[in-house]
Amino acid sequence: MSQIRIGGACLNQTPIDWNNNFTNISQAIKAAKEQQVNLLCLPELSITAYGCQDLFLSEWLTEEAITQLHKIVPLCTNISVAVGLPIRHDQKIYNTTCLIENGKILGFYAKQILANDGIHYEHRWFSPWPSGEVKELTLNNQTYPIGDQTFHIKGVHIGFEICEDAWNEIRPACRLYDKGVELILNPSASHFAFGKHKIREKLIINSSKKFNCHYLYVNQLGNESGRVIYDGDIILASHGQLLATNQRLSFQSYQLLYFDMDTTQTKYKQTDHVDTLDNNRDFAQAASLGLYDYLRKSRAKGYTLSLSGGADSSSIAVLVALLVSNGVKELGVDRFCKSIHLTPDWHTELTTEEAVQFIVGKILITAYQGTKNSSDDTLNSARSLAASIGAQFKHWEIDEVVSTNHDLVEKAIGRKLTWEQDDIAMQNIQARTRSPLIWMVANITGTILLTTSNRSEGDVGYTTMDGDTSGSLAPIAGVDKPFLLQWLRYAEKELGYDGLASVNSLTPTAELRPKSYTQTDEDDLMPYPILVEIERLGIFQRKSPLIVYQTLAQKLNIDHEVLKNYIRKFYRLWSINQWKRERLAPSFHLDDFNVDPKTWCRFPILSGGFAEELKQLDEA
Ligand SMILES: Nc1ncnc2c1ncn2[C@@H]1O[C@H](COP(=O)(O)OP(=O)(O)OC[C@H]2O[C@@H]([n+]3cccc(C(=O)O)c3)[C@H](O)[C@@H]2O)[C@@H](O)[C@H]1O
Ligand SMILES: Nc1ncnc2c1ncn2[C@@H]1O[C@H](COP(=O)(O)OP(=O)(O)OP(=O)(O)O)[C@@H](O)[C@H]1O
Ligand SMILES: NC(=O)CC[C@H](N)C(=O)O
Repeated sequence: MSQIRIGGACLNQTPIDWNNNFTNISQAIKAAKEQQVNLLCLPELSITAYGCQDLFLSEWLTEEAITQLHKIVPLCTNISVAVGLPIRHDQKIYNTTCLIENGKILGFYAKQILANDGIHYEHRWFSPWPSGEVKELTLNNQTYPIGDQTFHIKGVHIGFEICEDAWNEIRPACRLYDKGVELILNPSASHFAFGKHKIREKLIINSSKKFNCHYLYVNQLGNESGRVIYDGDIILASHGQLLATNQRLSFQSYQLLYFDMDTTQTKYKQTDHVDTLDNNRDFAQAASLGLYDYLRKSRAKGYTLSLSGGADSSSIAVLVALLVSNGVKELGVDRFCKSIHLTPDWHTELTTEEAVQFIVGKILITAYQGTKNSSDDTLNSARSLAASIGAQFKHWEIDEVVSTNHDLVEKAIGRKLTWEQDDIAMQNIQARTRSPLIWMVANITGTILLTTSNRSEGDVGYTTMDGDTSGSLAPIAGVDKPFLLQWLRYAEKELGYDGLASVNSLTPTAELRPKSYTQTDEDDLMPYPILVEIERLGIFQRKSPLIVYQTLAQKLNIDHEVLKNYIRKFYRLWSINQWKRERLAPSFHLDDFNVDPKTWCRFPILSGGFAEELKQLDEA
């Protein structure tokens, strides 16, 4: 009978922030030792961080990773630790985890199945390790086994899978089962996407059943390198039973979970920590954590936001407020302020709620930039939301600047601009006039300008380039407009953001045409729910326009000619606006797909625009 206390620690790492990464690793090891953990598993590529991208190809990076490993080894007295790092061997780079036991390296397991779908591009940097092979790796004149091997720790037979290894039918665990492995460790870097934590949980439970073992899974945590957010889940299952999980999407820099495992035991008390499926809750947590990490890792002083009082910019204001309230809830006021490099300089005693509002006021600057086409409704909505969360609120009118721009161009082209002839240009100049002003505020205050594009706008380019696209981070560009609209109602009712009441009563509108034209987004485009249906089939599921039409004609109660026109419009706008998607600010990956060409969705900038494919709709 072998008893062993096993632990997992998720870590919030940053590419080549050696100090931060080493500190998190050493604190996790220290905490595990204090809890008498015998074997600790850390996430995939914890030493360098997972998202180093082409840095993995630099020789100096893999050398520095080894230097860091040698700093970690002596910390591992009276404990065994599995820590991830890239290893250069025979002119190839492998994604490995190193097993250290009581201050000595036992060997390296190398990932066999590389992640190469969706947002993952591991084949660009790593080679897959051939199954069944073990070779020798020489480091500082010492040789160690590297490859497809198992180990014994305190009498327990253990093996590894690294993240994607586990996501395939034919996988390393099949051979670990044949070898009689009792515990499989899985160091991972598995990105957040709506609902994915339940898929992971099921995968781990099923793996422990199928391979008749204990299975410990440990994910990276937080917004590691800009776009991707990791859940930081630690999941332990045994013989088909879920034994332990932690709180996902934590604001802590590491989290430890441990468990006493007995290899002779196949039945334990099941955990009562049940992680449910709730996209609204997860959006609030993941996006606010994404913004928190972005803020502290970029060392910016805060965020600036052009706040229209409409849905998109308001949802971002609330996410920044959530960054503060979630952070303070988990870390306390002092630790939270320190982590974002802010000195809490208030002099009177504040309640936690007051402190949250105070901090929001320090890090969020909003501005309403009205024109004669703006309404009192949106101004009031913006002002009351800002006041309710404690954000700074500035207000100015831009008509004079817009009209100076008009005068100059009218003189140059020798005629008056009119709405009949110059509609789009006259809309865009308003959006563009707001841009230099709000950028100026961001420059003056040392803050990051947030841009408010959502995914539905990204699909069809419904946005003015260098106008409302201005900014350096797009927190909601990964989610669609209908999701945002219902999330705002959730945030008002369930999260208590009462200041959203008037935002939630407005119909989405760009307010760029004169009021007599009564502009709405959906009149300009199509109903958002239909846009989302076309997007899901055509972009996410990669169906042809004809299949999109046939599927939706069956599913939706809508005139078929109207539907055809929406589909034609979607594909036309999708195709001509790829260049815009190439230029949108970096965005968070939140849904199971996104339209950011740097992560999930690559599409040619110049194309035939589906002309032939759309002709098939004429006969359908
Ligand atoms: N293939 C290509 N490669 C590179 N560039 C290309 C291009 N095709 C056009 N272009 C360029 O793109 C320009 C047109 O793009 P751009 O100037 O952005 O303007 P555009 O896409 O024509 O119009 C902006 C649209 O967004 C809507 N909007 C704007 C602002 C806010 C909101 C809101 O919801 O609040 C909505 C507005 O109602 C309008 O329908 C062309 O003048 C041309 O220079
Ligand atoms: N009057 C305004 N004051 C400040 N910013 C504005 C104003 N009008 C538009 N903007 C900026 O332009 C962005 C794009 O406008 P858009 O209409 O797409 O978004 P929204 O107003 O936030 O939401 P909705 O589309 O639901 O009205 C806004 O999010 C905001 O950043
Ligand atoms: N790092 C990885 O191997 C990630 C790939 C895996 N399919 C996931 O998304 O979780």
